[in-house]
Amino acid sequence: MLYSTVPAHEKRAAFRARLATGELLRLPGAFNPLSARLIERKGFEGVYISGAVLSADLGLPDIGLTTLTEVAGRSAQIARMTDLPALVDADTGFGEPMNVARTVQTLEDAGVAGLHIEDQVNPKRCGHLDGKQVVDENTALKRIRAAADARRDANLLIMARTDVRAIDGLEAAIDRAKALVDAGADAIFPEALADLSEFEAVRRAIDVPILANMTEFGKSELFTTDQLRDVGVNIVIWPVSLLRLAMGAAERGLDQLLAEGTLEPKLGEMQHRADLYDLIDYEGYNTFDTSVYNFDIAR
Ligand SMILES: C[C@](O)(C(=O)O)[C@H](CC(=O)O)C(=O)O
Ligand SMILES: [Mg+2]
Repeated sequence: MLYSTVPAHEKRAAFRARLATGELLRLPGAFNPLSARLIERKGFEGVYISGAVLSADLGLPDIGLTTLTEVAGRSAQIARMTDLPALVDADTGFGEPMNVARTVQTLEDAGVAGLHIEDQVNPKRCGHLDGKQVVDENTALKRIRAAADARRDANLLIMARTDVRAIDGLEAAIDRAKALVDAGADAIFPEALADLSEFEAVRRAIDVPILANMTEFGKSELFTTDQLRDVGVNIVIWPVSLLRLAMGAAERGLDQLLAEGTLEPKLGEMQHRADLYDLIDYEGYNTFDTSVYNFDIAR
């Protein structure tokens, strides 16, 4: 009940230790704190906190409109609700290198286990859209150096995302990734790779963990976890997937309501009240007050 009792520094150490094994860690995007609990309950290794989801949730496009305060606030809400490590999307770091440093410390205070900073210009866009632009290498490296220097917990994972692949091709992206590692990146997020052979090539070129972004309706094919494991990927995210699923179901539900005036036929698709209460450990609150949970829920 209430919040996770695992301190953030322990989640970070555990995340590092698991990454060091070389296994593939699966991080679905938690679109709210409740979904983070479901991800944990199902047995995934971590949760991802997506910038695209945060902005969409606010009804905004993912073009760098959200502020550090908003991202940190949502990160804290999600991270404290799960024992799992959380990896958060810090977009371009919210400004100049000194802003990046403050971003890192603020997100560290929010309790995340890691964050990624990308090399796009501002205004940024989804990495799977056409027409992206990236900053020059020196600017990208300065962001990562500032990030690595700013953390107070050495286990906070600083991941560098490069969007160069879609602009200058795979070789340029690999060169950028190598330079980002030399600048202090603990892991690399090569955005919008075209196929598995490209993941293999990045894997061969660098020694740090690499992330695969299995976002739907984008530039990458949706590879299975087995395929990604086979080419040596260490972290896979499905950043927006749970939101897409939930919004798809919500839309169909509203259509049903309009058409028939009742949601009765949709009950089987809904999370049951009993399952919701189980997920939030409603009964556990009887520790404080035995009159809190003294009812039965019919299935
Ligand atoms: C991973 C990502 O940065 C995100 O914000 O979740 C997005 C996902 C998306 O828009 O599909 C991305 O740029 O790939
Ligand atoms: Mg993003």
